[in-house]
Amino acid sequence: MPDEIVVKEQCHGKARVRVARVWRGDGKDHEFVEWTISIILSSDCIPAYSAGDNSSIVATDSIKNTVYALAKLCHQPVSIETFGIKLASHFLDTYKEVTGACVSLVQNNWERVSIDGIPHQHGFKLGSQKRTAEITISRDKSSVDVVSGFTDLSLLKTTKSGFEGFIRDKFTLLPEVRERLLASTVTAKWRYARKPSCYTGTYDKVTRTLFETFFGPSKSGVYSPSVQNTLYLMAQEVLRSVPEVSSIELNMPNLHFLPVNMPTVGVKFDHDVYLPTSEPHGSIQACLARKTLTSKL
Ligand SMILES: O=c1[nH]c(=O)c2[nH]c(=O)[nH]c2[nH]1
Repeated sequence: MPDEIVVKEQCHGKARVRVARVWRGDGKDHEFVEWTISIILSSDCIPAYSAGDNSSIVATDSIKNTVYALAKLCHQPVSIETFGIKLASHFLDTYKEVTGACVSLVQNNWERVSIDGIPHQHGFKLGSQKRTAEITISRDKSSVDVVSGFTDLSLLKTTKSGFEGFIRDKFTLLPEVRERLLASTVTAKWRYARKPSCYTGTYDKVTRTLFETFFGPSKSGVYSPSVQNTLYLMAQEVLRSVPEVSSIELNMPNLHFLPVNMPTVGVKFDHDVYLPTSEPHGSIQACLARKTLTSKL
C-alpha cells in the first residue's frame, strides 16, 4: 500500500498590498500615511489543494480589495496597529471559513516638512525609519496579539565605543580598542503587557528611549564596551520607562567602519579616515523581558 499523502499545513493571503491614505480635514493640516500590508488567512482550504475545490477560498484579490475598502472607511487617522486589528477582525467576522488572520504592516516614514519653522499644511518628506506591526487573531483564542516595532533606524557615534577582553586564539586578528566608531541599523519589536492608551504614543516613547540610551547625554555621551551591552541598556531602559511594554527584541548589526592605514603613502590612521562597509557585518540580537512575565518573542 503506498503511503497516503496529506496536506500538513496550508494558508493563503495577499503579500505587499500598497495603500496610501490622505485625511484632508476642513482647512486643517492634511494627514498622510503610506502602508505596505501582507495578510495571511488560516482556513480549511485542503480540498482546494487536493481536489481543485475552491469553494472555501477567499480570493486573494478580494483580500487585497478589502485593504482599500477599509482604508476608505477610516474617517480619522489611525495607527497601523488599529488598522491591522480592523483588517484581521474583518476577515474573521465576515468569513465563517476563516479561523485565523495574520496581518503585517509597514509604514513609510513620511514626515511633515517645515518651511521657515512653520509646519507645512500638506508637504511631507521621506525618512528612513519604518514603523511596523504584526497582528494575529485566531477564532478560538479571544485575544488579539499585537507586536509593534520599526526597522531601518540607522545610528552612529564617532567615539565612546570600544571592544576589549574577548576570546583570543590563533584566528584572532582584531585589536582590542577603547576608541572606535559605532554604527548600527536597528530593528525593534515589542509586545504589550496591556493595551496601551495610544499605540503611536508608545511608539514615540520607545523610539525616543532607545535613541537617547544609544547616544547618552549630548555633551558627554556614554561609553559602549560592546554592541551587546549597548543593546541591553537600550532595551532595559524601555522596559523600565514604558510600563505597557512587556518584552522587546532588538536586532543591531555592527556596521564596521575600517580604519584606513597606508603608512607607505603617508596616511597614518588617527581616528579620522575610515572605509565604510555594509558587509560582512556583526549580527547581534537579544530579547529582554521582565522576569515575572513569559513572552513569546
Ligand atoms: O561590539 C562588538 N561585539 C562583538 O561581538 C564583536 N565582534 C567583533 O569582531 N567586534 C565586535 N564588537
